[in-house]
Amino acid sequence: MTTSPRKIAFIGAGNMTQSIVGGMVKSGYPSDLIYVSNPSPAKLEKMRDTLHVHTSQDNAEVANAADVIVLSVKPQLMADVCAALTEQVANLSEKLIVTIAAGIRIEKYRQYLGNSIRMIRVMPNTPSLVGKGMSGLVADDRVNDDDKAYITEAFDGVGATLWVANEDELDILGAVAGSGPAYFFEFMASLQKAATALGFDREKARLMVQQTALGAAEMAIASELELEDLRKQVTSKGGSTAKGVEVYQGADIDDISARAVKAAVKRNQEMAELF
Ligand SMILES: NC(=O)C1=CN([C@@H]2O[C@H](COP(=O)(O)OP(=O)(O)OC[C@H]3O[C@@H](n4cnc5c(N)ncnc54)[C@H](O)[C@@H]3O)[C@@H](O)[C@H]2O)C=CC1
Ligand SMILES: O=C(O)[C@@H]1CCC=N1
Repeated sequence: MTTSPRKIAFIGAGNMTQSIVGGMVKSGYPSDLIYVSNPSPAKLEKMRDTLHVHTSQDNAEVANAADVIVLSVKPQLMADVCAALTEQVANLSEKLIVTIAAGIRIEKYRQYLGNSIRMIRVMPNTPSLVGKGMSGLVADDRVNDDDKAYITEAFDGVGATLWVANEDELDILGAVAGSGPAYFFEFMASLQKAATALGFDREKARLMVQQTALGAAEMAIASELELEDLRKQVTSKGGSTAKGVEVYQGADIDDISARAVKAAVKRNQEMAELF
């Protein structure tokens, strides 16, 4: 790391924490500076054994040990988790508080954790596990440049980062990139089903689909062409791709994506109200 390493505690050892911490350790973040808590022991044991991070079933223990606290529980549990931390953690206002929860606004965390906290909201996604994450970030005005550089570097270690202008934008980024892996998996599974329906076994169908998805994503990254032009390169006039693409366009794939993203944004806004 070029920024000074810090002790970082993850509260909640679920899917997203496992992806981030797995990716951080792979990218060289010192595992003895990482702390993880969770109520039940099974996930902690797995993380301790495979990643050699510190673990505890006591949130306050890891939060007290660290300089940075990453709140990684479900939004509906956030108020209770924060209330307990407020009682049990000394000097919360001296620690950098990071949250990866969808929806909940910084203003709400001030009610939960006290008005003197400094906070960064990160919206990551699960491909962080394999170093291909996409994380959106937004900070309150108390966060200093060192904090921003440190968190940017930590999340750059597990993929790409994008600072956004405000929390409304973070809701949108979450609906595209945070939720996005689910959309891609849904689409990939549907292609796999299409191939199996025509006689391929699931394993071979999966190989075709995942390798094609990887190739398309890598081409998109490597190329300066618009995505639409990359699509055209595959679509020979009078050929087979044109027939397949016609089916997607006939079902108005743009409208489907627009509706999916709007529905996810709306839920982020609802969660901001609810939790
Ligand atoms: N899964 C994803 O792709 C993404 C999730 N997020 C956010 O990350 C957060 C966590 O989501 P997931 O990891 O998917 O959920 P999860 O359900 O897999 O993990 C949550 C973990 O918190 C633990 N937990 C429950 N009560 C707790 C408590 N009182 N103290 C400490 N830990 C407690 C649970 O045992 C579980 O291991 C959510 O707020 C979600 O909005 C953000 C971006 C992507
Ligand atoms: O589904 C959710 O609410 C979280 C946020 C983005 C991905 N998972």
